[in-house]
Amino acid sequence: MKLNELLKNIKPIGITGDTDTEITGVNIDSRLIAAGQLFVAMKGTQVDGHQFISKAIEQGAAAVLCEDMPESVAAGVTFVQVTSTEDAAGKVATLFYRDPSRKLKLVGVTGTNGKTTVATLLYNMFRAMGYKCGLLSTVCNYIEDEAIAADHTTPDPIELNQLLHRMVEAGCEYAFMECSSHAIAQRRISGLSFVGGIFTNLTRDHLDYHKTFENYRNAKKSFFDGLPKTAFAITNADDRNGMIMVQNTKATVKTYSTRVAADFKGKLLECHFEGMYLEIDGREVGVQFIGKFNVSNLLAVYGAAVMLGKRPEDVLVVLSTLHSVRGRLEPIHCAVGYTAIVDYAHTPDALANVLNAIHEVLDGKGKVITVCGAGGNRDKGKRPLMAQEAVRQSNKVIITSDNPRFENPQDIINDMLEGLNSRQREKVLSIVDRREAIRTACMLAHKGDVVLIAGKGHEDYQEIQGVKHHFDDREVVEQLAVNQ
Ligand SMILES: CC(=O)N[C@H]1[C@@H](OP(=O)(O)OP(=O)(O)OC[C@H]2O[C@@H](n3ccc(=O)[nH]c3=O)[C@H](O)[C@@H]2O)O[C@H](CO)[C@@H](O)[C@@H]1O[C@H](C)C(=O)N[C@@H](C)C(=O)N[C@H](CCC(=O)O)C(=O)O
Ligand SMILES: Nc1ncnc2c1ncn2[C@@H]1O[C@H](COP(=O)(O)OP(=O)(O)OP(=O)(O)O)[C@@H](O)[C@H]1O
Ligand SMILES: N[C@H](CCC[C@H](N)C(=O)O)C(=O)O
Ligand SMILES: [Mg+2]
Repeated sequence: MKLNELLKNIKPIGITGDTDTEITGVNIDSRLIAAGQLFVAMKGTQVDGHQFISKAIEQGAAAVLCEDMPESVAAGVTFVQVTSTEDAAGKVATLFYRDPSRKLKLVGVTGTNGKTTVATLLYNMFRAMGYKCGLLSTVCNYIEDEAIAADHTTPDPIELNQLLHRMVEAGCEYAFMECSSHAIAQRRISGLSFVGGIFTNLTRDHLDYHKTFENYRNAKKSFFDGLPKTAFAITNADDRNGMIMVQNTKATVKTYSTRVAADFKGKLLECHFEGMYLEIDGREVGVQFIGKFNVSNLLAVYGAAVMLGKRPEDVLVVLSTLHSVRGRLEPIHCAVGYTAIVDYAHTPDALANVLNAIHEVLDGKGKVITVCGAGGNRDKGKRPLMAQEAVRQSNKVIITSDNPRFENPQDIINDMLEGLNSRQREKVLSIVDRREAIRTACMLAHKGDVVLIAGKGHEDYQEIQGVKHHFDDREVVEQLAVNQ
């Protein structure tokens, strides 16, 4: 594709060189540049991509998109200057991959918790209805049946458009994706065309990156601000930020709620370990999920399917066949008679909700032993709050390591313990080694008890000092269950 075609949706403030040049690819990482490609220099959180311009040219870049023009420009290479390469990257990638999002019905899901659950259930639902679909999520990306490993919740703009393009090639009609706050703030989704957006909820997370809760909220809100008039925006009327999210959107706003009048209304009628019985818009339906928060997730899925033109009664039939997403409230029944639950709760709110869900079902008939930690190089402020939530609703808590990344695991544990007074600490053991922590929790459990293993859900690794070591909570429990 010619460079001038790629520049159609951006406004360059300076150009040197020939824009008739043929471009063979677009990349934001100099290390991946191949001959004839366009290198987009981005100012990142670690380094300034502008310092790799000469490296990209050495590797064969035919053109460079940048914010600061270098003092001397290389001969034969075209330089295009814009005010924000972060914004331009998505728009250029969109054009390079022939605007794939416009050829799909793309729905984005944002919020602190529940994105993976809602996006995955929509993908499963539409596939069950016979449509070809794609999914971009934290756990894994899918183009129909083909699984493509995900290392981000929302991929970078190049990979993102490439994946959407592959979905178009595979004949997909629908695509469902998670839009993380990082991705929205970094404009990874710039240039995409959505037919709908869904808001789940907003509680504390990622303040290491966004600094204030307002910035975090505004990042999420800007996704809805950017939706077109033709799209729908489905929001959670039970969340205190639900209506704020959609106050400036041009899209058609619809609400869902378990408590107040809303466009999509749900009520929990009955719950047990196998599932719940719900009333949704006046119809009764049995679902294979537990937890009040999942009533909200299912309402978001139901509302989106209805807004995508499906008949409510058909949607409910499929909804009743769906089951839990990997690592989200996933139960493992152990021979001794206790139930281990692997869950991805890694925020104070998620922990509170998951423990609530467990108590709703246990109904006072067993003890709850919780194993949890907190990720390194992430929001430190959530650590003491997570410990408090775990202690509040558990009989015993084992605080351990999550992904320490580049931090000392014991320091993270100490940050969590800081949130507890001496009485609360009586309930707590701290064991740095996660395998040992899980083993201890299982040893303490008796028939009828629940062992909650929180924080890592589907993850099959533990990241220590930049190295991902194989570690899978589910696998550890299953091995113990056999040997106990
Ligand atoms: C803090 C953060 O979000 N960082 C993301 C950001 O990287 P960055 O701004 O730090 O980039 P940088 O390392 O400073 O480099 C700047 C530029 O120089 C380029 N570069 C760098 C080195 C080199 O040799 N050559 C070169 O060209 C880089 O490709 C980049 O374009 O942009 C990169 C490309 O999109 C992301 O891979 C990277 O994700 C990092 C690895 C990360 O851990 N992100 C997490 C926090 C994240 O994004 N999480 C959310 C989920 C959160 C949630 O659950 O809500 C996600 O969507 O996954
Ligand atoms: N609607 C909800 N409200 C509160 N907590 C929820 C909700 N849905 C899921 N959770 C909890 O949050 C955890 C993460 O859920 P999920 O993976 O669906 O969220 P996510 O938004 O995709 O997270 P991430 O930001 O890491 O991608 C679950 O394991 C569960 O503990
Ligand atoms: N998307 C989240 C996932 C956190 C999962 C938890 N296991 C951790 O490592 O903190 C993040 O990157 O903050
Ligand atoms: Mg997710």
